Amino acid sequence: MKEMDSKTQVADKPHVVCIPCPAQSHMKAMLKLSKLLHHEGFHITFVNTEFNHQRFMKSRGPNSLDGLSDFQFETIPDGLPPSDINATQDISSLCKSIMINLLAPFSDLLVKLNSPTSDNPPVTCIVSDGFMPFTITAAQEFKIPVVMFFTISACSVMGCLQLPSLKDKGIIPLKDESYLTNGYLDTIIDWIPGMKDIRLRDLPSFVRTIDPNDILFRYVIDAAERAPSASGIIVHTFDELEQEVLHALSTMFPHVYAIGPLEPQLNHLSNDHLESIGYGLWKEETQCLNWLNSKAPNSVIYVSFGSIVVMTPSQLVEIGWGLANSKYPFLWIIRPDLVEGGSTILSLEFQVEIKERGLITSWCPQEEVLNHPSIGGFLTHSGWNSTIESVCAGVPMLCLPFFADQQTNCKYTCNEWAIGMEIDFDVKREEVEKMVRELLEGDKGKKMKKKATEWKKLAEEATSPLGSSSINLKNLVSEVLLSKG
Ligand SMILES: O=c1ccn([C@@H]2O[C@H](COP(=O)(O)OP(=O)(O)O[C@H]3O[C@H](CO)[C@@H](O)[C@H](O)[C@H]3O)[C@@H](O)[C@H]2O)c(=O)[nH]1
Repeated sequence: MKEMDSKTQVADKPHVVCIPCPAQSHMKAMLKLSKLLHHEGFHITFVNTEFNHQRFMKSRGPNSLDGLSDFQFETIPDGLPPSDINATQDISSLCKSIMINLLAPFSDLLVKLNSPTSDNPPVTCIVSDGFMPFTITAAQEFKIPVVMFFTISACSVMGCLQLPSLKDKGIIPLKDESYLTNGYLDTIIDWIPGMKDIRLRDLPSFVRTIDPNDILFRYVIDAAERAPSASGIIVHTFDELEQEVLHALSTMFPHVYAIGPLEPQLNHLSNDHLESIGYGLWKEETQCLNWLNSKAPNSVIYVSFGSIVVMTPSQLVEIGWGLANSKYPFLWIIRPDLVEGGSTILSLEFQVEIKERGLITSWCPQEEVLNHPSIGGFLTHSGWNSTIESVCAGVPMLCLPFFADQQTNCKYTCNEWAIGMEIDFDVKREEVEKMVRELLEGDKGKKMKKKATEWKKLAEEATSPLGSSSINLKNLVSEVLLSKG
């Protein structure tokens, strides 16, 4: 009898299939949201590509997912030829394959999950990464709601959504290479809802293409054009941070939910048996936390460029010497695949110079690091997860954006939120040294720290049990994910 009761309970549970874009930061944000939805009473199926799942399991150990009956992992092939599981996949090839190859295995998976012989309840809704729009087709086929989760800022979502209009108006693609340097990128785009003082160069870097058939350009346009067919959109931000642009988005979509930052909301859940599910595709080195313990408060610069950026050897060397010459301690994440041609180009002279003062490691528990009292600033590529994690920790930033949404995040971090300073892409050691000093000891740095502390407080309020993001999450569940209409 007891067994039958529990079977009936399982069958009655709403079941959400969560599918991230197959990249580290997208997976991490989706895993966090999945844990919150699990806490809201959902049975979870989390869909990884086979490639990423292999990496995920390798970083955590083979038994790390044991005993999670109502939070299951499934995999689908990514359609690419086998490759080295220690390296990040080529983004263009991956996007091309997603466009062509993922709908079929994803639909097959939904059929399997809905089969009467499967142990899980029938699938009731999908939470899909905003950049996986084939899921909309699948949801229509299965007549269930699908919500697109954008793991980027609302200003970047808005920027991406404008790509089709910019194309229709003939503003992009650029006529030729000279448009990258002739001042054209400084053109003010003054008609984007909720965004002001925006130049073409501040929009996601996909606008910089000269090739209308560029894969990433087409990929983002496709996602932008299909997003309105979803049942709603979720953005990893909070109302107070991006009020105007969120308001503008809410006039374009019937359901928009700002539910971030996600980590503090998870911290409110006590005795969470899902804690064992980690987030990294690389193994985390934790000794750096001990090293940070030995440093004075607000004295260390944390340096990381996320999981995808690849830089030139010259950029690496200039950043390195800029940090070294600042004489401040620094913790620098150099992934094995961060630099074109490998990272062993940092000279012995450099290693000697930074001894005791600089620690280089390959992957760390970034959120713990950012919240460590010794961290005074973050030199970042302005990836969105890094940015919002820094906001949560009250840490001001030096921004060196590379591509995608990073230019837009940098613009907002520096100009709107007043917690960042931009470093020129053609990075020079003198500039890095000067900026580090300004951040840690200058007047501008002090103002930025004060502002960062204010944003941190607002992020805490948004994620408190009655804060805007917590309420938006509940509304997402009741208005869309559990909606029968
Ligand atoms: O040593 C490290 C370094 C990073 N991280 C984590 O890795 C994530 C990095 O994410 P993000 O800052 O968003 O950078 P990318 O990995 O580069 O993310 C890609 O995807 C993001 C959207 O999800 C975009 O905003 C970025 O521009 C795009 O490059 C963050 O959660 C970090 O906490 C670690 O845990 N340990």
